[in-house]
Amino acid sequence: MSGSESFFDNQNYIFANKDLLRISHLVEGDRIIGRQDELNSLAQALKDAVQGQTPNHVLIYGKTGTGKSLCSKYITKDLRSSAAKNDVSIGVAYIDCLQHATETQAVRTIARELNDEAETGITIPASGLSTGEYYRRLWNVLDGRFDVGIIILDEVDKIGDDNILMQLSRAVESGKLEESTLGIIGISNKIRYKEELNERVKSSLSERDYVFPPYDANQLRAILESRKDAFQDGVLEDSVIPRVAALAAKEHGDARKAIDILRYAGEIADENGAETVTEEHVNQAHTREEQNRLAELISKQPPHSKLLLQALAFRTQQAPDDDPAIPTADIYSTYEVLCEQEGSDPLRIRRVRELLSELAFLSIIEQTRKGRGHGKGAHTIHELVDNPELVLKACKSI
Ligand SMILES: Nc1ncnc2c1ncn2[C@@H]1O[C@H](COP(=O)(O)OP(=O)(O)OP(=O)(O)O)[C@@H](O)[C@H]1O
Repeated sequence: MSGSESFFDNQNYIFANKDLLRISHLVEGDRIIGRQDELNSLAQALKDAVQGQTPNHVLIYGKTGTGKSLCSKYITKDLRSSAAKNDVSIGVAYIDCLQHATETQAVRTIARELNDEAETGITIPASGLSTGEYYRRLWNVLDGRFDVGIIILDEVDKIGDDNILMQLSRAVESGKLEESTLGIIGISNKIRYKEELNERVKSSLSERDYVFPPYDANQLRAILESRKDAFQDGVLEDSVIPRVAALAAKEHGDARKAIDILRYAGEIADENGAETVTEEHVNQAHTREEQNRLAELISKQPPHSKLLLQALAFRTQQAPDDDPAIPTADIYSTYEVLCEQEGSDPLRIRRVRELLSELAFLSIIEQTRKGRGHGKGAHTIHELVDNPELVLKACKSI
C-alpha cells in the first residue's frame, strides 16, 4: 500500500445500506410481515391510551425472533402519534431487563428514559438515591410530562424482584400517580413466566396475554426480501434468500436468525472480496450464526441451567451416535457431580425438570416422552439440538 492510500479506500461492493440488517433497526409498519393480527390485538389492548385513559397491561410470549420487541416498539410509536392528534401525550420507556435486572436499576432507567430535566427540573442521578426516591421521582416525571406512560419491559422474567411489577402495575390504583396513568408491556420467551409471579402481580399484570407464533419459511422469505436493499443491486444470487429462509425456518422460524445469517453471508462475501453472495457464503454464515446464537442464548440462562446443559453435553458425548437421547436421571447424576466441583448445592429434581423444559422451549434441547414398557409409566429423554462440543464451547466462553 502506498503512503497516501487509506485502509478505508476500498469501496464496498456488497452492501448498500447494512443498517437494514441490524437487529436494532426499527422497520416501518409496511415492512412488518405476517404480524397484522398481533398488531391489531396490541392496538386493541392499548387503545384507551389514545384518549388519555389507562390502557390494559399486556404480556407477550414467544420464542426468540418472533417480532415481540419489534411489534411492541412499532405499536407504541404509532400510539404516540395517534394520541398526539388528540393532544394526549404518551411517554414510552423501553427497558432491557437483562441489562437492568435489579429493582433499583430498572426503576432508575425507566425514570431516566422518560425524564427531560430541562422540562421537569427533576434530576435522576446514576447513583446515590434510595429505591423509594427513584420511584418518587418517576411518578413526578410521569405526572409532569405525560398523560400516559407506557413501559416496555423486555425479557421481564430477568427482573429479580416482583416488587417493581407490583409498584408499576398498581401505580394508578394506589394513588402514586395523580395526573397521569400507566400501562405495562411485559415481554418474555419463558412460557411459564406467569406461574412464577405472585398472585397479586399476576392478576394485575396479565390483563391481556398474547403468544407470538414462529414464522414459516414464506414469511421469513418476505422479511428478508423487504430488506434486500441492504445490498447493492444484483449482488445477491437468486438462491440466497430462499436458502437463508429455509435454514431459519428449520429450527423455529426465527427472524433474528434469518437476518443474522443474511448479514453474515454478506460479510463473508465481502471479507473474501467476492462480487456476489452465494449459497456457499450462506452455509458458512449459518455456522457462524449458530456459534454466536448459542453463546448468547446460553449466556442468558441461570447458572444451574448452564450446569444442566454441560451435564447433558458430557452425557451425549458418551452416548452411542444412533441413540443420543439421555434420561433425566442420568443428566441429574452428572449435574450433581458438576455442582460438587463448583461447590454449589444441586437443585431438587422437580426444579431441574422445570429448567430442562425451559431449555426445550428455547430450542436449546429437545424433549420426548417415552414409555418404559407396558404398565411401567413413561419418562422423559433429552437431546441437544446442537452438537455437544459447540454447547460446551458456548458454556465455557461465558
Ligand atoms: N414480522 C417482521 N417483519 C420484519 N422484520 C421482523 C419481523 N419480525 C421480526 N423482525 C426482525 O427480526 C429481528 C428480531 O425481532 P425481535 O427482536 O422483535 O424478536 P423478539 O421476538 O423480540 O426476539 P427476542 O425474544 O430474542 O428479543 C429484528 O431485527 C426485527 O426487526
